[in-house]
Amino acid sequence: MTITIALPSKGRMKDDASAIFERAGMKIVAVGNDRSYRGRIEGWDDVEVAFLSASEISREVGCGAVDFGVTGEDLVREGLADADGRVEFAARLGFGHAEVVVAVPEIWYDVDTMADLGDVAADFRARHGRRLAIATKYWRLTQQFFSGSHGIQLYRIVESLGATEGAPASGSADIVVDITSTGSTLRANHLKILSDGVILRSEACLVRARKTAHEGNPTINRIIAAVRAAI
Ligand SMILES: Nc1ncnc2c1ncn2[C@@H]1O[C@H](COP(=O)(O)OP(=O)(O)OP(=O)(O)O)[C@@H](O)[C@H]1O
Ligand SMILES: O=P(O)(O)OC[C@H]1O[C@H](OP(=O)(O)OP(=O)(O)O)[C@H](O)[C@@H]1O
Repeated sequence: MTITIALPSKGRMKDDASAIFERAGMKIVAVGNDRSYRGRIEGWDDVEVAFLSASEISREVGCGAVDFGVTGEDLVREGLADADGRVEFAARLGFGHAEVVVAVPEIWYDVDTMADLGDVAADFRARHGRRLAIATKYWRLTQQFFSGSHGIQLYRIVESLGATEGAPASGSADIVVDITSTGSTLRANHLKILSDGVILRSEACLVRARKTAHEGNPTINRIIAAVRAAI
């Protein structure tokens, strides 16, 4: 059985992902020309590499189209309904650290916690004639956190695929749920993170599709052991 590992073809995780495989003794070589989206690993004839974008990787591991992927935990948990049932987080790789957070306008002086935000959401329709609007690309994580963890039901999600932090200023939403690492984009948009508003602490992970065909396959365990030893 050929094992396929999906690695980022672009973006902020690309170089670190390739580097960790090199340190693990798995040197990636492109198949064909430099722009090819296929690779192989020197000395590992039963392994092939597929270069995909970070969000494609979470989807392809989730449906079992590839055996392993390197991508952000946020994208896996957002992209898959039953992430822990579908995939194994085989290693946390120590790069790509970022947090998915709830942030509100700095001038909401009396809103510091999710409980405060729950009060705001409950009053919102009476005060403004509509529900509290949350701009995000993280639908699933937002619903789990607001409804599941904090019992907040009165809100509306406004899908945002870019410049999410600008939504409160432009009036398209009241608050945001977004990924942040340095915090500078939030600050530049006069938003503050709630004190208990960290939904997920994400980093790049080696993720394995849970497949029965993997049982007893020595290459699977060899890959996980090699990557863990390189962290
Ligand atoms: N500001 C940030 N700082 C650090 N990591 C971030 C930041 N924003 C996103 N990330 C992480 O980077 C990963 C996505 O990487 P990147 O944005 O480079 O992907 P991409 O190439 O744009 O892929 P796609 O098009 O599939 O989203 C996510 O898992 C996320 O956690
Ligand atoms: O906390 P910060 O370091 O300011 O990063 C936050 C920004 O990074 C992400 O943007 P995206 O990946 O779309 O683009 P970027 O990395 O070019 O900002 C995210 O959606 C924020 O806009």
